[in-house]
This record gives sequence, structure tokens and C-alpha cells, in this order.
Amino acid sequence: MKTRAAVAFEAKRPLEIVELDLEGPKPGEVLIEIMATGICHTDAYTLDGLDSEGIFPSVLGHEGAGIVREVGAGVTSVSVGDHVIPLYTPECRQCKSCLSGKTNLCTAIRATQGKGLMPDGTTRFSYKGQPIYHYMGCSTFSNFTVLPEIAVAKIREDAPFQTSCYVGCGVTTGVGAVVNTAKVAPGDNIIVFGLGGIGLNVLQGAKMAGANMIVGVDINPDREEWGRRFGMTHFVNPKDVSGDLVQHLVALTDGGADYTFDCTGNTDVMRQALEACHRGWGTSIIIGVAEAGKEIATRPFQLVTGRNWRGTAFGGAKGRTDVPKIVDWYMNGKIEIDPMITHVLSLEEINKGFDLMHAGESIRSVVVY
Ligand SMILES: NC(=O)C1=CN([C@@H]2O[C@H](COP(=O)(O)OP(=O)(O)OC[C@H]3O[C@@H](n4cnc5c(N)ncnc54)[C@H](O)[C@@H]3O)[C@@H](O)[C@H]2O)C=CC1
Ligand SMILES: N[C@@H](CCC(=O)N[C@@H](CSC=O)C(=O)NCC(=O)O)C(=O)O
Ligand SMILES: [Zn+2]
Ligand SMILES: [Zn+2]
Repeated sequence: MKTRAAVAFEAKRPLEIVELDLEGPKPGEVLIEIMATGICHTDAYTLDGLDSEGIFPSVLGHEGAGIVREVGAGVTSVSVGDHVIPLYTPECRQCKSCLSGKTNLCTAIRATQGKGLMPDGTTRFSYKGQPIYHYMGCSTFSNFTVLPEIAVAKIREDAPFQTSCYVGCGVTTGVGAVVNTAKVAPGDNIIVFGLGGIGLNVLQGAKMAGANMIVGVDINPDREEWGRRFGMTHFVNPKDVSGDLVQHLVALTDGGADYTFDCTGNTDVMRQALEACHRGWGTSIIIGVAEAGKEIATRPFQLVTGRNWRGTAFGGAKGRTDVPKIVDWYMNGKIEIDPMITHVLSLEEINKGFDLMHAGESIRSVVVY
């Protein structure tokens, strides 16, 4: 079949809208009609050539929602017509990682996924006879895409695609980092660095968990109003702090935070986040994705004196189990999504979504097919 898609032919070049050839689902795979997709900072990072796993030409996009249109042989867990969210972190429930109960990082298809391939080692997309690679196993910047059955979460049918697509990455990552990874308890003090599409969801997760001080840090002053809307109690713009930012935050939180979260991807900020943790027990959680070649550093003394450094992918969520529940939280009003969808675009306007993100003007742009 044919599908309209925004293709990343090369790094640092705008996406091009073209018609691709798409092969139907093989055994264990499903064909999804993507109805809406968010644009996450990770898409921009890969398009900018900063991802060590970046492959071109490819169809980016990993924050979608859609409808199952065809199932391959042997598919049992979803049917034609089901509403689903593609999962860049699948859940096979059979691999060592899934069975460990210690992680959401299913390893069933990770090796081929990181090479832009389906589990059988081939691509379903092609253009003028040449393969076009998949991205994060999802490729939601295509109107139709093929995924392994283990990489789709079935969701309720009354959830709007335009907003529930955000659960495919940003919402789950931010809220999940608080509830699954940190396990923030009522009364904890937290600091969130970077109040974009992920950081605002950390804020709303922290509010839901009953955190006491919820401090937001961002260099964009417009983010103060956004942060307050989602539960932030204190805002710090590093540009307005005359002395050392870490000392300022440690003083503000009476010795440092119980939990800090990096949502910037900047390794200098990651260090600040670790050092703003409380001596003896504070834990810093890295969510931001740093560009290829970057490393984190701190004085080992920071860890010797009881601070902990951790990371989280997809908010520690097990996709097929947790994503439908997060959609329920949204539909039941436990968390908010609608105000964060600041821009709704057509596929032809997708590059504008990247421009808005880089200009700090959007929280989430969503492309509706
Ligand atoms: N670990 C995971 O599973 C996931 C990681 N990510 C990563 O999370 C990060 C954030 O993504 P989005 O929220 O979509 O990006 P975004 O562009 O919407 O937000 C980033 C925010 O950080 C702020 N910022 C930039 N430099 C800063 C600094 N030096 N100090 C304080 N604030 C600063 C910006 O002003 C902006 O508000 C990215 O690195 C992205 O790749 C995204 C999704 C999942
Ligand atoms: N490919 C990069 C790392 C990118 C990365 O860390 N991705 C996150 C999700 S970011 C979503 O917006 C993730 O889930 N990582 C776990 C994984 O298995 O990929 C690199 O090579 O550094
Ligand atoms: Zn993402
Ligand atoms: Zn698994």
C-alpha cells in the first residue's frame, strides 16, 4: 500500500512529505493508521544528528495514537478496529527483563529496533525501491505504520487521538518518572530542571503524589506561568540567580531536594540536578537525552555522601500494562493533557512544529492526519 509520510532523508534537513510504499504486517505484526502524533524533543535531537543511533533516511515520530487496520498471522492481543498507542518500549512479558519485574526495558526486539529495522531484520517502508528505516520502532510521522504486536497498547475508544497520543511518550515519561522511578511520597521536596513537554508532566506527577515543595528551574521565563499551572510552588530562572545555582537551590529546599529530575538533556544541568539533592539520601533522576559523545561528571564525594544518580526511560512504564491506565487517568481528570497541546498542525506543517519547539514557543505540537 501507499502512505503519506514526513521523511527525514538526512540529518539537519527539514522533513519532506512524500508518498512511501508500505508492506503489510508479517506474522506477529499489526498495521496501524496513525490518527495523531506529537513531536517530542527526541525527534528533534535525532533529526539534528545528535543521536548515536540516528539512521537516515527514516520516518521519525514515536508519540502517536491510531487504529489497528490489519493484523498479521498469529496476532491475538489486538484486533482490527482497536484504538492503540505505539510503544517505543515494548512489553513482551517473556524476555529476561520483562520477567525480572525490575525494569520496563523489554529486550525482545531492542537490537533490530535500534537499527531501524523490524524484528525480521527488514524495513516495511520504501521509497522509489530504496529502504526507508523505522524509528524507535514506531515511525508515527507516517499516516500508516507497521509495528510488532508487543509494541502496541490497546486504549479505550472514547479517548481523543489528538491528546491521548501524548501518552505515547511525554505524559508517561514525566508522570511515570515520579510515580514509578522516584516513587515520590507525600511531603517530599522535588526540583525539576526544564519545564517543557516532559518537565511539566513531572510537575503534575509530583502534585498528584502529594509533594511539598515543587521547584521548577528553566531559563525561559515564560515557563513560570506554565509551571504554576501544573503544580509548581517555586520558580527559579538560573539567569536571575546572582550566585551559584546549586547553593541557591539547596538553601531554598532546606539542605537539598529529596528528588531532582533533569528534563533538559544538558549534561551540565544533570550535574546541577545531582548536586541539588539532599545530602545523605537525595536522588537525582536523569530523563533528558544527551547528545552523542557527552558524558556526565561530578565529584565522587557527592555520591559518597549519600546522593544517588539514576535514570529512567519511558517513565519506567510497562507499556501494554500502564499506558491504558494513564489514558484512564486522563479521561477521569486525574491528570491534564489538553492545555499542553499548544499547536495542532497538518502533516504538511510538521517542520513548523520543530521550529516552534526550538523557539521555546510550544509545549507540544501535535500533527493530525
Ligand atoms: N528518558 C526518556 O524516556 C525521555 C527523554 N526525553 C528527553 O527529555 C528532554 C526534554 O524533552 P521535552 O520536554 O520534549 O523538551 P522541550 O524542548 O519541550 O523542553 C526542554 C526545556 O528545558 C529548558 N532548558 C534548556 N536548557 C536549560 C537549562 N540550561 N536550564 C534549565 N532549563 C533549560 C527549555 O527552556 C525547555 O523549557 C529531551 O532531552 C528529550 O530528548 C523525552 C522523552 C522521553
Ligand atoms: N538512541 C540514543 C538514546 C535515546 C534514548 O535514550 N531514548 C529513550 C527514550 S527518549 C524518548 O523520547 C529511551 O527509551 N531509551 C531506552 C532505549 O532502550 O532506547 C542513544 O543511542 O544514545
Ligand atoms: Zn519522546
Ligand atoms: Zn520483554
